[in-house]
Amino acid sequence: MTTPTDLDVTGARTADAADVITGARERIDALDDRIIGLIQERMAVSAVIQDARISSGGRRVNLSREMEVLAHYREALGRPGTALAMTLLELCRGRI
Ligand SMILES: C=C(O[C@@H]1C=C(C(=O)O)C=C[C@H]1O)C(=O)O
Repeated sequence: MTTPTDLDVTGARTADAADVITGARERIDALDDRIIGLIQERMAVSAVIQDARISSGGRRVNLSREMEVLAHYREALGRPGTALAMTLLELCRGRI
């Protein structure tokens, strides 16, 4: 049931809107948990690649591959996709 508190926390002006927002926010929280899990999985896989390359005498970072990753996100998501990919790369290989 919707209470005045639900209206406050959602910013809605009606009980119906507050119900929609509360339900949709639960879905967003669940999606964010999955996204965070996928990012952690990506970090682990990226670390395997970096460790293998470094153990073989190579460098941690491979810029030509990073350009491919940036283009992939930009093509899928537009300009903000590039910023997102840069953040993901930083999470996966640290700052350069
Ligand atoms: C994972 C790699 O190593 C580094 C990390 C990358 C990534 O997390 O996507 C991409 C390029 C490299 O700088 C790779 O070369 O594929």
